[in-house]
Amino acid sequence: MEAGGVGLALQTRAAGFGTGRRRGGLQSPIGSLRVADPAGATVAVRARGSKPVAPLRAKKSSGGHENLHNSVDEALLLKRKSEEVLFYLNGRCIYLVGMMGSGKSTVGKIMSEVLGYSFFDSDKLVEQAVGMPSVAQIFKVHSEAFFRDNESSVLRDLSSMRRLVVATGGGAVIRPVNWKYMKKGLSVWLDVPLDALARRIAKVGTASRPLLDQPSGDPYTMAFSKLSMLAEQRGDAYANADVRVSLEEIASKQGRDDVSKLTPTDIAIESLHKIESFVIEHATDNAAGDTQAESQVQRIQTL
Ligand SMILES: Nc1ncnc2c1ncn2[C@@H]1O[C@H](COP(=O)(O)OP(=O)(O)O)[C@@H](O)[C@H]1O
Ligand SMILES: O=C(O)C1=C[C@@H](OP(=O)(O)O)[C@@H](O)[C@H](O)C1
Ligand SMILES: [Mg+2]
Repeated sequence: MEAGGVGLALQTRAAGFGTGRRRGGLQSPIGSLRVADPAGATVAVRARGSKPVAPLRAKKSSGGHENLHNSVDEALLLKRKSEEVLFYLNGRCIYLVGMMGSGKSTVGKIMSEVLGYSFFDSDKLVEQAVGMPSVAQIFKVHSEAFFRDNESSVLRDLSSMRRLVVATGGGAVIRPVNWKYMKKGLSVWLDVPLDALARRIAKVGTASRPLLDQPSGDPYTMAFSKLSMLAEQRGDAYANADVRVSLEEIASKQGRDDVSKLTPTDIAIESLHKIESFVIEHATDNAAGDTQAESQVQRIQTL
């Protein structure tokens, strides 16, 4: 059973630039989205502003990856690709899915900034809706099922909106009803090898991810074994996404044998490429857009 609606005046961190249009706030069925001042724009290009590309800043995030872009070329590529994709998207929302640590929140912010979309992290919205400071606390005080009900409510409420990039929680894919909501937009699966996921998680710790939190043991080994179990349990759920972005594929295109050097911007660019190809390929189906999404959801429900 789903919990009630989010029902709060949601506040989200600003999608970083092209902000004039959005400063006044975006009215939505789930409240007024108040866009705060951009704090430390993470991408040094403008979505469609008139200014030239600003000098790149190597921004050290709390998560530890130091460079969002490798080069000016990369930043320009991101900007160009986003302008093309905006045209095809026509306001449709983007939902990022993938395992914990796959970069949904990090890549999602970059994509929202460059597209001039608003960014939402469904974990943060659940925290706000429940009135608790962390997902870990929600799991502890209530339960995983309670969290999942609220996660579904948040996704339901977001699904009636446009021009959003939503970073979902890693487990959102397991409930068929969530696909009903996500299929209103475009879903993108960030497919990251388990080894890379475990390395990232070991680096930042597991305190904020209750399903991975272990009282003792080597952080990499513990994370790897839990993630492997979850990946197996979740089976093909991620493959329901419209688009798959494989880090191994990106690395191989770049002639690298390891995904660890790929920046969030590399991944955002590839995501935009894949979204563009998907939308172009399905353009003729768009007239029957909702019907097509509904039949996909029915297929997911019967799996
Ligand atoms: N391309 C990347 N390379 C290295 N570390 C990354 C990359 N993308 C994200 N990270 C780091 O991995 C961790 C998990 O990223 P996050 O965006 O929170 O993932 P998710 O939302 O999918 O759980 C964070 O510490 C983040 O800084
Ligand atoms: O995979 C999961 O079941 C979960 C992923 C988390 O989000 P991230 O994927 O952003 O870490 C969060 O929703 C919760 O801890 C459960
Ligand atoms: Mg996240």
